[in-house]
This record gives sequence, structure tokens and C-alpha cells, in this order.
Amino acid sequence: MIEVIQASKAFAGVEAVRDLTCRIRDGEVFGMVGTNGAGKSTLLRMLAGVLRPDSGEIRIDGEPVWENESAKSRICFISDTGYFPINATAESMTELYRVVYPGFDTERFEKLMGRFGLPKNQKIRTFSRGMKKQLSVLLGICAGTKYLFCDETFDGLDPVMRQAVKSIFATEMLDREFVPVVASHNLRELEDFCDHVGLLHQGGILFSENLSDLKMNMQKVQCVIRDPEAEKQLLADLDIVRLDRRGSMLTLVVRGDRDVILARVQSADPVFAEELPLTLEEIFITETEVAGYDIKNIIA
Ligand SMILES: Nc1ncnc2c1ncn2[C@@H]1O[C@H](COP(=O)(O)OP(=O)(O)OP(=O)(O)O)[C@@H](O)[C@H]1O
Repeated sequence: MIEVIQASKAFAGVEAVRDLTCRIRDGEVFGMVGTNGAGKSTLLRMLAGVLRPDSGEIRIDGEPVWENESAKSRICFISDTGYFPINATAESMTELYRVVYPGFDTERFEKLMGRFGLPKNQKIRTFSRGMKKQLSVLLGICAGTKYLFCDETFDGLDPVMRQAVKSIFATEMLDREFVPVVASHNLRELEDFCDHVGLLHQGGILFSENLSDLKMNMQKVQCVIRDPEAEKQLLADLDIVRLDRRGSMLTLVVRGDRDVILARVQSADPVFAEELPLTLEEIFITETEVAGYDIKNIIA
């Protein structure tokens, strides 16, 4: 488990991370989202022991990570830019990784390279952006570390590749201790493979929630209620966090249990009522609006 306890980090007076506390549990894929400059990369670099917090603590499996080789040996960090030496090939990168990560699984790497159709001996500088990201992920997975920190590594991967990475993550999590932490701007991309999501804004964390709990506790319903009095009563009874009215059609985002909400809507004798899927993006937009943040500045 990773524990971040009241961590802060400033650069020349800019508070990149401010008094941030959160936990990343084993057995979960943790997604980190937020605005530009929210502090995601700074937090990831502190988690990886690359940056030292000005105050507060970062603990990996109970040990402080800063200047702790034992904690760091459990971490592989893929930065947003993905560093490859100028003439590097995938083959030469494996040599480098084998030195840094004694548990690097060469056989698995070669299998995955074949599955992804990536060339082993072509200069990486000639790869497309997406191919470089795929290679970074495969190197990171095969490093064999318990924790894999990915900074915007998945932004720009196509849906088929995202699905492939998701299934590899799932296999790794079944086979060994593996805890991926993925920072991204794109809620839709994260929704595909995260169990838990933390939303950062201006150096702080707005929410850190289990994705299925988030979804279970909020519902979206579209309905038309004929009787104005029944409609008024329905709206008064439900814990509505967002209401959109187009003519007689109501679209409601409601906090609470799905069955209870749907039964209450039915009891208002609707002409029409339908449950709609709620995306992670909508949940965050709603939650952040409730928290008083201007969502246009939060979701990139
Ligand atoms: N080395 C640095 N020197 C000075 N300021 C920095 C440095 N690294 C980060 N910052 C500042 O800290 C704040 C947080 O930056 P950070 O890169 O952590 O955000 P981010 O959430 O990853 O942003 P983005 O989504 O745009 O990549 C920003 O205001 C940034 O300018």
C-alpha cells in the first residue's frame, strides 16, 4: 500500500502539491486525473522517490520512499515524455532494464512485443508516439516491480491498445503483486481500466473514490411526469444533484440507491421513464460542481 500523508511540494513559491493525503491500496488500479498543473506529475515523482516532499510523508509498504533503495526497488516510473537514448532500439532498452530491474522478464517482453507487433531492432526514434507509449508500457510491465507509475502513458493509445493493456494489467494482477498508478487527463480512457480514481486540483485532492462505489451511489434518469403536482413531489423527494428540463422531459442526476430511485420515479406514474448510463466524466462534473469548482477549468 502507498500512503501519502499531508505531503506538500513547492517550486520557487509555486505550491505544486499542497497538504495532500491519500492511500493507494494493493489489488487496485489507481487512476489520477486533474487539470493541467494540478500536481499529478509532482505527486507521481514524489511517490517514485525522485522528488522529496517539503513536508509530510510518502510511505511504500510502510517504509518511507525517499532515499530508500528497498522501497525504490519495488517501483518502476514511466514519465510522460518517455526517455529513450538517441540510438536505442527495443532490444537495447531491455539490456538497460535488465541492469536496473533484476526481475525484468525478457521472455514475457518478447512475447508481448510480438503480440503488439512492435519491431525489436528498429530505432525507437522512428516509432510513432503511440508505439513509443506501447513500448514504455511493455518495458514497465516486464520490469516486474510491484508498483508501476504511468504519467500520461495511456493518453493517445487507441481503444484496441487500451483494451490490450487493460487485459495485461488484469493478468499481471492475478499472477503477482502488481499495483498500477495511472495519471491521465482523459476520464474516458481511465474509466476503461481503473478501480479507484483520485481527482487532483490546484495541488489538492478533491476525491479519491472507488469507481463502482461512485457509480452505485449516483444514478441518471430521464422521465416525463404528466401530473405537475406528482412531478413537484418527486423532485422534492429525490436527492437531486443535477436537473435538466427540456419541455416536459426531465433529465435527473440523483444521489442514492438505484432501485429506490427507480421505484420512486415509477410511483409518480411517468408517461416515460428511462435509466441512462452515467459516465465517470459526468460523475466528476457533478461532484466538482457540488464542491463549488468551475468544471470548465477542471476537466481538460
Ligand atoms: N521543476 C519544476 N520547477 C518549477 N515549477 C514546477 C516544476 N515542476 C512542476 N512545477 C509546477 O508545479 C505545478 C504542478 O505541476 P505538475 O507537472 O505536477 O502538474 P500536472 O498535474 O502533472 O500537470 P499537467 O497535467 O499539465 O502535466 C505547476 O504549476 C508547475 O508549473
